[in-house]
Amino acid sequence: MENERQLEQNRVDQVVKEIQKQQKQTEKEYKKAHEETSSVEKNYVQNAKVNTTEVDDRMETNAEIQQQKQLVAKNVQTEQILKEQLETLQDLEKSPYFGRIDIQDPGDEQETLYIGTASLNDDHQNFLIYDWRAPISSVYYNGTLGHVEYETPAGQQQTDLLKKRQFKINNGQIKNMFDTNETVGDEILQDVLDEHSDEYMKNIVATIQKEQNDIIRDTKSDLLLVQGVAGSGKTSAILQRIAFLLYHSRDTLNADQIVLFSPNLLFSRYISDVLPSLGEKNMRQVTLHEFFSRRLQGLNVESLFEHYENENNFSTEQKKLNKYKRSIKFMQSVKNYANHLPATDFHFTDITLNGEIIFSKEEITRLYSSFAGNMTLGHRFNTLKKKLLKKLDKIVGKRSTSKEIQDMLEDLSDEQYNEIIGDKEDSFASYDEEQAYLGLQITQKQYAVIYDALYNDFFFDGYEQYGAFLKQVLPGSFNEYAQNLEYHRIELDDCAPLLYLRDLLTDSGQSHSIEHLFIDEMQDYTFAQMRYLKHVFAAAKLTLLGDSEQALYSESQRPEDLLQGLTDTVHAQRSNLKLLNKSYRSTKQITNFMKAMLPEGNDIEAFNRPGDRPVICQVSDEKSALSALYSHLKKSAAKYSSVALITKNMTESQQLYERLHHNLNVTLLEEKDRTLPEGIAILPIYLAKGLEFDSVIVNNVSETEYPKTNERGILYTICSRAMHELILICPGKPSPLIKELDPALYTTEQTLSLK
Ligand SMILES: Nc1ncnc2c1ncn2[C@@H]1O[C@H](COP(=O)(O)OP(=O)(O)OP(=O)(O)O)[C@@H](O)[C@H]1O
Repeated sequence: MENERQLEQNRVDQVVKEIQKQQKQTEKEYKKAHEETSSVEKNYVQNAKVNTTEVDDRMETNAEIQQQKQLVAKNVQTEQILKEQLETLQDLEKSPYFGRIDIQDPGDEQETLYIGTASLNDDHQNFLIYDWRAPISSVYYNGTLGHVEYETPAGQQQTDLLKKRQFKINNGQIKNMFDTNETVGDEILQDVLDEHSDEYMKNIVATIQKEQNDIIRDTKSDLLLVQGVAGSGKTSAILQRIAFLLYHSRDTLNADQIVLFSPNLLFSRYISDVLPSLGEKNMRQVTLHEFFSRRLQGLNVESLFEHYENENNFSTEQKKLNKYKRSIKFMQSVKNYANHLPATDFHFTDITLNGEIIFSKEEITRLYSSFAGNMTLGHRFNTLKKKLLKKLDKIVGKRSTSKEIQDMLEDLSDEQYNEIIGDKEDSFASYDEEQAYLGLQITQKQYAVIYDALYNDFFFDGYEQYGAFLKQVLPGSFNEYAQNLEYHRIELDDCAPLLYLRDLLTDSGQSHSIEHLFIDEMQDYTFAQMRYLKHVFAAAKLTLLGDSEQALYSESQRPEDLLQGLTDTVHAQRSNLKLLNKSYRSTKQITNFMKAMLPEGNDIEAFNRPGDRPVICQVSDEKSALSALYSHLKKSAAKYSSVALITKNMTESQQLYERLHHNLNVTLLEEKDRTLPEGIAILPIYLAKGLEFDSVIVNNVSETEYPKTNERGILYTICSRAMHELILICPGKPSPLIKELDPALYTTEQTLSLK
């Protein structure tokens, strides 16, 4: 193997040389493109300054400016492509590839292929490196030695896999290399997982596992549901899947056509480096709260966490009503209501300008009622809108010739005149024509808010309409809704049905250009919300990832039932369920501890990375709990770069921050925060969703904090954020969730030496 290693190092050296050669070449081209852009830009600025008094000159100059503008845009694009190429080459120079496969196609000679994060050809079009997303590369991730099949655009191909070799190459030097028959051998994975957590998530292309690869390369399903245990690589799989899809359909798909719903803003930033590290642009990202807030402007949308806290105070009856609002049945009743709503029951509203009614709701209702009943809802509403706009044009036209406007025209200053006339000064045949034009411009400006109101459907009151719907279908929840509305608030469970109703009646709100919709932490979404998202992104294929055990705010569900429910909810034709049972994030000891908390935890498989057992620090009261917390935080912060004190809710986080921040460098994280601090972070679990930390400290696992076993999901999720160290403080009697664990799974610390 030593000899082999030398041979491989020689090849790495050769490839690096080729990379450096191409780097030099690309740098030259980049510099040239940059100079060209600068010179065209200079030209453009000069042309834009040319004297434009003569009409002919002006037209010519305009055409020239347009041409120059296009030229600048083209050059900027070329420059950008070259810059990206340079960045890719810089990355490849450090680590050109991570895998090698030797294959033999039937009837062909044996071939050796190397696989890396991007492809590289030499001058003779020989592939020195294959992109990890190329069809042949799937053999590396999927196949054990022997006969293998793989998908290509031309259909299924077969080959014989003779050898599979893994490399770890840093700065052009092979650090580790070995042959394996497994998907990707454990040794290199172990190395990667031993590393400390970082501000940003890393790509995993060198160590993708077979079951993850199946998720990444699925191009057939229109609903792909992934149920994976904590730390099994769901988020990683999403991101590599996006990179794969962008490569696979690069002629038809771009990053703007992909939307990812993420659990919180911290998470959005945490994952933001993965796609750029693979040479791709980031997809669009949004949280459900942001998404609803944008569509319900002016209202305070309840967050998932507030919802959970508020619901604790609800009566059983209210809880029952809310449960119904989350169901697909409720969304069906929204649709039914919309489809059968008589024209006279539409909640139109007066459109006024400075107190004067321009269109009264009665007039709008009359107009709407006059259309044929067999028109679709959308067609009917759009016809109404067009008619109102036409009527408005008439009103504006008439008013533009009124005495009031004529008087205004007479009083125009030169400055006002120039502003209104713009570049149209010489385009009128007569003075009267010019005056008519000016009058119309002034009147249109006065009525701009009305045009705006019509374009934005403000003549229809979706909030009142939803209230009327509730009164009819779920009267028990009307008062609560109306009261909230008075205070400009809306409950989370009302958002999806309200928007669905508004969209159906007004034929708006849909985004047909989105091709792929990804939802992470899907266990926190209701069926009603899923239905609405499918309505909005009607053309999108869905990839939903979650772990029902991490459902903080609802009961867990069997994956098969969930798939069936979702398939019906979004009317999927080709749905697919993938399960991930192996957990990579935490040490074996931490994974074994947290899996023991779950009744069905035995299915979880820990990756074999050894570490210390979790520590339960048993103290007698709150005061000693604080001292223990302080002492542990201090020790952990000295050892690890990322330490998190994770609480059940924000109030606890705030209280602990108040008590600790005088003596320790701690940062309290809030909903609006986007960056993780260095050192110790204090945050509630709903903000820690999807994140990971070297060390996690839980402030209170006593029976007062977790009295019931139905809070299993919360404690499990908190513990599963830990990569290397987990410490749980327990003032007084432990929670039943801890008591039922086998003591061999943790170390108990009774007292602490406090310094
Ligand atoms: N194949 C892999 N190679 C290297 N690291 C991996 C692999 N799969 C997962 N990981 C690592 O395991 C950790 C957990 O991955 P990830 O966050 O994607 O899991 P998850 O299933 O989304 O977790 P959770 O649901 O608990 O938030 C990350 O640090 C990730 O880099």
